[in-house]
Amino acid sequence: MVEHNFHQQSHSFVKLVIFLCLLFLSANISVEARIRHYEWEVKYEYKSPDCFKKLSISINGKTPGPTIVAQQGDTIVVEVKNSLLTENLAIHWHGIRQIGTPWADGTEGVTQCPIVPGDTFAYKFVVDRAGTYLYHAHYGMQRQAGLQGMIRVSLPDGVLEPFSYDHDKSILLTDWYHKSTYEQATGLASLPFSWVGEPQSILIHGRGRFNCSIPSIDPTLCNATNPQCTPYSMTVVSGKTYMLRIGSLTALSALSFEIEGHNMTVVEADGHYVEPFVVKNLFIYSGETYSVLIKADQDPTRNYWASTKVVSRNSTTPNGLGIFNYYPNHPRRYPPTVPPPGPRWDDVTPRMAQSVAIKSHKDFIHAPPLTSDRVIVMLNTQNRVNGYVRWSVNNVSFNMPHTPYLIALKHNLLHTFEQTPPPDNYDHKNYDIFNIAPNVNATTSNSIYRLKFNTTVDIILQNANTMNLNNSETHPWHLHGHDFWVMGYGNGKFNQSIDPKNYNFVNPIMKNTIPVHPYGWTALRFRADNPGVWAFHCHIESHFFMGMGVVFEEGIEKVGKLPTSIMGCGESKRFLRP
Ligand SMILES: O=C1O[C@H]([C@@H](O)CO)C(O)=C1O
Repeated sequence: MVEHNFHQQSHSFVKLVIFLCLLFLSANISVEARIRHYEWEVKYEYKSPDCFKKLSISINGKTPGPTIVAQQGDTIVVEVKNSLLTENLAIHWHGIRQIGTPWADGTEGVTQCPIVPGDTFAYKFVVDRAGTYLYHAHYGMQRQAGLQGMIRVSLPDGVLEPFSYDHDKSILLTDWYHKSTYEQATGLASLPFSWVGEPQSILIHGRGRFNCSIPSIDPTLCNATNPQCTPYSMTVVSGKTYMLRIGSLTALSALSFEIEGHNMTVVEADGHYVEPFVVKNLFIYSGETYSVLIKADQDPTRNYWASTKVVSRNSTTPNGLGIFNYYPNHPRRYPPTVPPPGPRWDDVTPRMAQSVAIKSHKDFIHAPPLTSDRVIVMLNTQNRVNGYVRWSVNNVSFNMPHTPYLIALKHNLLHTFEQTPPPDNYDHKNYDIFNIAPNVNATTSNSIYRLKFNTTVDIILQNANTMNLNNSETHPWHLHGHDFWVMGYGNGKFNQSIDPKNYNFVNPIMKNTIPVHPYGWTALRFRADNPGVWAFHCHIESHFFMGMGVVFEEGIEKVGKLPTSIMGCGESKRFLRP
């Protein structure tokens, strides 16, 4: 009897425990897997971010657009209404790997048809890792008209970062042209070639300052007192430490960013924790994000300059200036000092040194595979194709197909793009990367690299001289759908039998965007383990427009049923017919 009672009691105790576990689990799920719903209207508006009035693309009236703030594991739903009236649209979620949702990557021509004017398209994806990410238009050269913003993903409740700070802030750095993207794109695709030139301004979180008093400037278009172009100001309290998330979505410019008189400790890069190191100037390339810690430890009776300067190009663009404001000084009070001049534009050494210094935080090392299954060397060159100026990889300049690859591959419409694969190497023995190529002509193709699923792939980005004497540019390459390990950097020509011996197998950082420095090489390794079709391209918007990109396919047979909302262009129209 006693025993029976005991059994009954233990039975109800187990039931209670199960019930409590379920309750706890469901409560946890509802906290962790939240759905964040956004409704965005994208339209053209006149804006004066640097005091000069220009047609800009805004999201809900803003450029940069609203910052998406989420927690790891959340599902983001963004319903994008295209109110551009006469222009297509697509938005890419930069740094989000889109595991299981390759159709939500937002890359026009690769993962979806464009969103036509008047239509609403719903992007739905999971932000599976904490960190700082970006979003921007991925159609033609639309990004630089202002359609860009940031994504901030926090850690799950109770999980702490490996560093501490008092406040979390974010800024987006962009460059700004007064010419429309259409004029620019037309010039790039014309004979004779018309280059976009240097941007008129650098914007710190959408604010810059063009000199309206230049005599050739129409005073009705440029108004130095317009409140839209009051400088960006970040207010701090003396003694506090700030985590500043910095993203760059410049169209062209490589930047150096600094806060006068303050050191910055780099702690995160592209969503991965960095073994902390201190810089005075942070070099940041288009498509990269960094988080830095800044302690407000200087004389609090004044303000300081936040300054950003173009490097790697002999640019005419004035430095972008903002104010690092010590409370309670007025946030717009100019600092009493001359803004810092920034580093020399043509000194590659400190830029290479920063690239090499970025290593994985010691407690978050994710070791790379020790060997790779395939090595693709990608020679980056500026070329001519039928007289037009283009950029190429291994002498092939990329063209977008009319039917997006994801749809074409999933539905076996292989006739919609060229089937001869692009080359895995270049004429390594004979090509002189330090001189203008004797024959600069290239070909165009829309063929792609097909990667064996679950294999390890090495990419060597090899820089070279452009078509101008003694000139090699910095190219930030961005990979969609993955993070890669940064295995190494070098100057000159990559040597396949020597350089891999010096790869970093100990603590390589993982990133999604990486520079290849002038006349140098950069080696990356990634696992082809995310079923889908993914772009890999130079993040300089005009360079991608001029063909500087490739596309990878992996595991297409594992991709689930494609939503019909991505279809409607090219041969994908057939799937919409009843
Ligand atoms: O693609 C480019 O073209 C110009 C220049 O090389 C030709 O005028 C430039 O600086 C680029 O990056």
